[in-house]
Amino acid sequence: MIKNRLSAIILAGGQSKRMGEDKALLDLDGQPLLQYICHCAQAVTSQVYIVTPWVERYQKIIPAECHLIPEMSLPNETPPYGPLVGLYQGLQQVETEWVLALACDLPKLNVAELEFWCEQLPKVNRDTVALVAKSQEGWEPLCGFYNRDCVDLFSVYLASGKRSFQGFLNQHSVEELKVRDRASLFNCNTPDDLAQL
Ligand SMILES: Nc1nc2c(ncn2[C@@H]2O[C@H](COP(=O)(O)OP(=O)(O)OP(=O)(O)O)[C@@H](O)[C@H]2O)c(=O)[nH]1
Ligand SMILES: [Mg+2]
Repeated sequence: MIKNRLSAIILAGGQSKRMGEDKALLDLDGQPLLQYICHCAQAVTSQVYIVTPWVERYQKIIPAECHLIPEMSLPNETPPYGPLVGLYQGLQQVETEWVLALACDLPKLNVAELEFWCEQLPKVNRDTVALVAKSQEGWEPLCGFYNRDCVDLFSVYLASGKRSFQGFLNQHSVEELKVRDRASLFNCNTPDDLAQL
C-alpha cells in the first residue's frame, strides 16, 4: 500500500574527503555502493531518485529505472552545499506524500530493515513532518522519511542561512524511527570503516 505513496531520494554529492575517493563508487561485493543502495531502495518503492552534481559519473552504474536529479547551483554560494540542500532539491521533484532519504555510504543497509522502517510510516502522527533514525551522535538524517510538507520548511530554514540537519530536525515535529538492525546505520566514511567491512 505504501509503495505509491513513497519515493526515495539518495544523496550522492558529498566530497568523500575522509575516504579520499568517491564513496558512491566503492566496490561492495562487485557492485558500486551507490548501485547497491539503489537496489535496496527499489525494494520498497518504484520511484528512486539520486541527487548529485555528477550526473554523468553515475549514469552508467545506476539501475535503468532510477532517476538522476542534477544538483542545481545556488546563487552567491560555492559548492558543496551540503546534504540538506541536496534533499531540498530532490524533494521539489517528487510527488509522493513521503520520501525515504538515504545516504550513499550505507553498506549494511538491507531490504528487511527498510521494510521494517516502512511499516512505521502509516502509524506516524498527523503533524509529524519526519520520521528519522537516531544514534548516540544524534539524528541520522539520511536514514529516515520526510513528508512533502518539508519542502516549505526547508525553504524557510535555508533562506535564514542555516544548513544544519540536526538543527532542522530539532526544531520541527520529528519522530524517532525504530531501528531493528543497528548495523544498518553503519556509515562508511573512512578507509578504516571500509577495511572493517
Ligand atoms: N547531493 C548532495 N549530497 C551530499 C552533499 N553533501 C553530502 N552529501 C551526501 O550525504 C551523505 C552523507 O555525507 P557525509 O558522509 O556526511 O559526507 P561526505 O561529504 O560524503 O564525506 P566527507 O567529505 O568525508 O565529509 C553522502 O551520501 C553524501 O554523498 C551535497 O552537497 N549534495
Ligand atoms: Mg557518511
